[in-house]
Amino acid sequence: MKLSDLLKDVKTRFASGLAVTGDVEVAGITADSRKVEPGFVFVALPGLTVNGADFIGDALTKGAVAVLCVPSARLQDDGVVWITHEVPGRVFPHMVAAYFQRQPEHLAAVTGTNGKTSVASFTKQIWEHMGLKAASVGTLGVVAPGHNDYTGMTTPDPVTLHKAMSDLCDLGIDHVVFEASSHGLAQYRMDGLNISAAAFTNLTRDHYDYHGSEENYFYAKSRLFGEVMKPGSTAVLNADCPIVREVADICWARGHKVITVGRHDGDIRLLHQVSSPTGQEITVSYEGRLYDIKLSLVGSFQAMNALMAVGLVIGCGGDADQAFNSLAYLKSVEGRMEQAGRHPSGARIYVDYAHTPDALETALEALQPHVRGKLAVVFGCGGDRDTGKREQMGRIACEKAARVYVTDDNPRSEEPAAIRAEILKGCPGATEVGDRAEAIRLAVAELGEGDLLLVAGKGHERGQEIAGKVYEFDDVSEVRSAIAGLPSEKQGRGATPGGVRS
Ligand SMILES: CC(=O)N[C@H]1[C@@H](OP(=O)(O)OP(=O)(O)OC[C@H]2O[C@@H](n3ccc(=O)[nH]c3=O)[C@H](O)[C@@H]2O)O[C@H](CO)[C@@H](O)[C@@H]1O[C@H](C)C(=O)N[C@@H](C)C(=O)N[C@H](CCC(=O)O)C(=O)O
Ligand SMILES: Nc1ncnc2c1ncn2[C@@H]1O[C@H](COP(=O)(O)OP(=O)(O)OP(=O)(O)O)[C@@H](O)[C@H]1O
Ligand SMILES: N[C@H](CCC[C@H](N)C(=O)O)C(=O)O
Ligand SMILES: [Mg+2]
Repeated sequence: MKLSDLLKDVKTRFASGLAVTGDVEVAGITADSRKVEPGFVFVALPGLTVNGADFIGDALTKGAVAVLCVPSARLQDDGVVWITHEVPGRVFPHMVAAYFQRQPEHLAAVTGTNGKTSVASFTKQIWEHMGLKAASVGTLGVVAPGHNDYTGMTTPDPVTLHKAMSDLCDLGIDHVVFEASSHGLAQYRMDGLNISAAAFTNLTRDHYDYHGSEENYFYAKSRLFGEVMKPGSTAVLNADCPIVREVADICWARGHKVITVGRHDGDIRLLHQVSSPTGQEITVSYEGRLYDIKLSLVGSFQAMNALMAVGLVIGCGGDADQAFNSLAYLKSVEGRMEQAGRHPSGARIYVDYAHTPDALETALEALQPHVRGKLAVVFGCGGDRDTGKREQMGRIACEKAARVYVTDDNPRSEEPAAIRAEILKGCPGATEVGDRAEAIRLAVAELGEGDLLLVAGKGHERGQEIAGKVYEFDDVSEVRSAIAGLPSEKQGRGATPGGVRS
């Protein structure tokens, strides 16, 4: 493929500010000098740790034939083609898109602080129930029928994303939904995707360590609607979330069609909601029609996530009746309000991925209607992440739960006891147990009839990262072995047998 083929679209998009010194046959494209092979385009991006421009020499030694970089990083080397732009990170994804060429026809995206994985999974499930070939890309990996590729990122880098799109085309997939993380949007990872519908679930505190302020965090998220999605697409917005109204203005300016979803207002309106032990019944209105739906999903917030997913399906051209009727078949998402087991007393134990203040509050409030006795929670906070949320989460746990166990959740490079101490400032009366397995065992042992335990923060995760090492760890398996390890006099007919999650 010729470099000029990779630049056709780029040249129109970045008409001014882009300079290209020639043309050459190219064999690949990467922003990592360690992955350069002969014939590759190397893209030098500034980073938080190092500057990609410092690796241009290495890339040339390895056989790079073209380099995309800022003008000031260009070297005196006429043997390669230089592509210069003040923000190479914006140009990069469009070149990658042109290199891989193929994308499934219908692409949807979802952003927001919480609910992305859930909305993405529900959208994929609805499409599948409608008989379409669908995939999702996000925290759980690239998930398609017979294909599950865990990338370790919520929004992978452009090369991983577009290689995945090409592979999904080979599998005959024509509908894909992506999770758009704020990091991914700020780093332009999704800019080359032809997205035709995008949802904004909510905006609350997260990742201030990276974005620096609430404004920057919001700006990163709103890029999806203001810059990434092509004009005239469909936006699905949460009418109950005040900040999302600002997104509506951006959508208006871009000529997007807007579908709002809400409890008090909205095109898709949640009129009525009653919880049951294993799910909820909801009544929804849309375009003058009413839908009564039985959802097998625990947690009132999951109804909103399911309706946002319907919005995305409609936004991608799907039939509304079929989409609403598919909701009754939705299955819960791994590690999101997942029932991990039951104590012999009958007390239910849930594993959930709540790792932000709002998510913890939402999850505990959502479980409250299912509690006849006491609500207990086991949780911690990740190391090398926003420190400001720790005390807040402690406060929320104490306010919303009767028994609180503060433990570790991926302390990473930080001192685990120091993280726990910050959480405990918000809930001085909590029980502190550093070892997460031990904390779960204690919380399970202390359950009584009518109680309910939430093990929050790790959801689907299978590891505990401590000081640079990842140890195998799975909340669901730990809950099950805690139940199996209860003294025999407690083992009754209600207990779920121990076992590892598949
Ligand atoms: C904070 C963050 O987002 N960091 C991302 C960023 O890293 P960085 O800025 O530190 O990059 P860097 O190491 O300074 O390197 C700069 C450039 O030099 C290049 N380089 C570097 C070394 C070398 O020898 N040669 C070379 O060419 C690198 O490839 C890169 O292009 O750019 C890297 C390359 O794309 C990413 O891998 C990296 O994600 C790291 C692994 C990460 O942990 N990111 C997390 C925080 C993240 O993105 N999470 C979100 C989800 C968050 C949520 O839950 O909401 C996600 O989408 O997964
Ligand atoms: N609509 C919602 N409103 C508030 N909290 C929610 C909502 N949906 C999910 N949550 C909470 O957030 C947690 C994470 O949900 P989910 O994995 O769907 O979000 P996410 O945005 O993908 O998170 P991440 O950014 O970590 O990938 C859930 O386990 C639940 O506790
Ligand atoms: N994508 C999020 C996940 C956090 C999950 C939690 N278990 C933690 O480690 O803090 C992050 O990397 O910040
Ligand atoms: Mg996610």
